[in-house]
Amino acid sequence: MTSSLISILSRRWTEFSQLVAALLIVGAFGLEPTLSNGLLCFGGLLYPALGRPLFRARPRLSRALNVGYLALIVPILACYVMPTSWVNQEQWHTLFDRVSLGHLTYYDQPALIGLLAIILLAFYRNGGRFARLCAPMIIVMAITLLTLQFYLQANDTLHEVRPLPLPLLAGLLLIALSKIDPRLLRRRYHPYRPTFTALILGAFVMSTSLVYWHYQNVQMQYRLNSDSRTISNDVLEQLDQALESHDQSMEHLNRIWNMLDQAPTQAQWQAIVSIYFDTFTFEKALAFVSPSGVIERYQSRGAARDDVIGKPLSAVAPPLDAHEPDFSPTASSDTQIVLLDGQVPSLMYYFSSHSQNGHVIGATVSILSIPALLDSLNGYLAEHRVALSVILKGDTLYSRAPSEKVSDLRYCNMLAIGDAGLTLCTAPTQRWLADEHGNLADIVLVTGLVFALMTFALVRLNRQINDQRHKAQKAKARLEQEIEQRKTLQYQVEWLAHHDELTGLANRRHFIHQVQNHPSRAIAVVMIDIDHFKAINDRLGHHQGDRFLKGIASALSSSVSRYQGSLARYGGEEFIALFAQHELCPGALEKTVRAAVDATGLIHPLTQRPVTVSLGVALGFQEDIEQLIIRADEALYLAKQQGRDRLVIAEA
Ligand SMILES: Nc1nc2c(ncn2[C@@H]2O[C@H](COP(=O)(O)OP(=O)(O)OP(=O)(O)O)[C@@H](O)[C@H]2O)c(=O)[nH]1
Repeated sequence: MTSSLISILSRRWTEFSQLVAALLIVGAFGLEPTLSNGLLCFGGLLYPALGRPLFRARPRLSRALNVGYLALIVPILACYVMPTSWVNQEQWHTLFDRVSLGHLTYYDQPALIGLLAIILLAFYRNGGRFARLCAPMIIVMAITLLTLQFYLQANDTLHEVRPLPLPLLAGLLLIALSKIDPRLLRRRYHPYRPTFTALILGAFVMSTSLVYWHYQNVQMQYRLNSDSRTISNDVLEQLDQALESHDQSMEHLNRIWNMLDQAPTQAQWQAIVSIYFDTFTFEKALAFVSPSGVIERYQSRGAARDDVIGKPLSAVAPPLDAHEPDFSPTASSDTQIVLLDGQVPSLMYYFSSHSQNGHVIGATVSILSIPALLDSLNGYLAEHRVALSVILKGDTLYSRAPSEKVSDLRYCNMLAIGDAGLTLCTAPTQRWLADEHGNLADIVLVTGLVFALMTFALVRLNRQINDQRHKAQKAKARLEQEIEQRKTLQYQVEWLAHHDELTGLANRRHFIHQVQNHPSRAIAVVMIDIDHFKAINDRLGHHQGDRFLKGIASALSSSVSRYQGSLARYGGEEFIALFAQHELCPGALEKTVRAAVDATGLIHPLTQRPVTVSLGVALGFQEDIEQLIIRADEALYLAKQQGRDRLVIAEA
């Protein structure tokens, strides 16, 4: 059983590692971005990165898991990035509460930046080359965010902003660095070049917009804090006003007894106090207490209560705090927090009444229900969607919350009641916060991201166009060079077709062509042959033979051109020259040739004297060229026979 589990795990290792990674990341981001969660994320991100190269992926299952991986991350990301005007944050909050993913509230938004990086990483994991290209973008973002992080930590005024987990950013940086294609760093690496610059610029714009978006959120946070505080102060002020006006009325009531100079009769009491119940809805009971502290008159809202007459006041409204000093009618005025009828937390005010000669005739007592008092703020609370609670020494006396979910942005004020103090706490609802939050930050973010994308696309396009132009220019230059090479080659081929390669003279074919196009019909053909050339070859070798051939060809060429003739290599060590008859004087030619050959300084190895040539001349007409060549050859043969180094003219 254990071994089969291990074998399944080892076979499906990559998929398993990705699944674990996805769960870790989602788990960590469902919770608050604390250090430990950051470490979890770090592990989650590193795990598949290490697992992949170590184990071979099963492509189909791997693809399915990758899709699942994205499907898990995208909703969380959406929860953060959706502008509040599109989706109310509270709804998201409820949704994620249901799947126990915890506290995703607007002030966790810096974590979005990390999530953006993760979404990039998910692309990076799922798309080979494209993903590798994302590595520089992730590096730029991670560095920017790390810098921002240090700025946040160094700047005390921003301490309310929740920091990003450092290990997460460090993890992103490490992974991106490990996956970056080293070829990207080469300046002249063409396939990546256009994308690389565009990526860097796009990442820069994106990071800038993220930083600005973050700044906007911080500003918004301050504004919301200050608005929430203002609401809290307003609530306190309204209560203060209500109590102040009630205070004045009570003093007024008290003055009546002072003027009457005696405690009120039952008739006077009933006639006057009913007015106060109508004016102050939170007034729950009024009493007149004798100087000895027992109730003489008592009227609660709705009915007179004779049963309490003659009892001490504490029987009706005992102090909430047992340590409070007892009610003393002789004190000019005081306030206490009591439990009316042992149930309703109430404020008790009393004012002592004096006769004309200054004797205390009793005290007027007014008991205000705290819940009823706070209910008078209902309109204001509903309008501002605020939850209100009243706390006395840690005990909540009253709380009122709207049906919407309340945020934990709480502000408290002290309401001084006699020696005691009530703490009034207000907290706006999440929906109110979301509505007040506004869309500026989101607009900045969305615009920034679109702008980053556009920058990326434009720069990439521009670089691509430039690269294409560059390539086209290079291709054109290459083409022109090729054409030039082909022309040279063609010229060489044509030249070789008509010339002898060794001596550079015209060949036999070209010679015939020259004869056919010669301007003069009467021509002379001269065959020239180096004497005993075979011996040169035999003694000195073919290479030296070639040197002799070239030297003599050059000497013959200059001699022939003196008589406006043209020279060709007829084959082997034999040359042939063509002249117009009227240009040629055989004797002079023989002398010129001999002098030129002598001048070459070539010494025959057999005779140890300068090399010599024999010449055979034939005179005739252009059209008989075949015959002329045969006759010149015969004349040459005769010259050889007669001892060489001479010129023989063929008979006509
Ligand atoms: N080095 C070299 N030798 C060549 C070339 N073409 C022909 N030969 C040699 O030229 C020699 C021609 O010799 P022959 O025509 O028999 O006679 P010869 O030695 O010149 O003597 P005569 O013509 O009777 O004076 C041969 O040995 C060929 O091999 C060449 O292009 N280079």
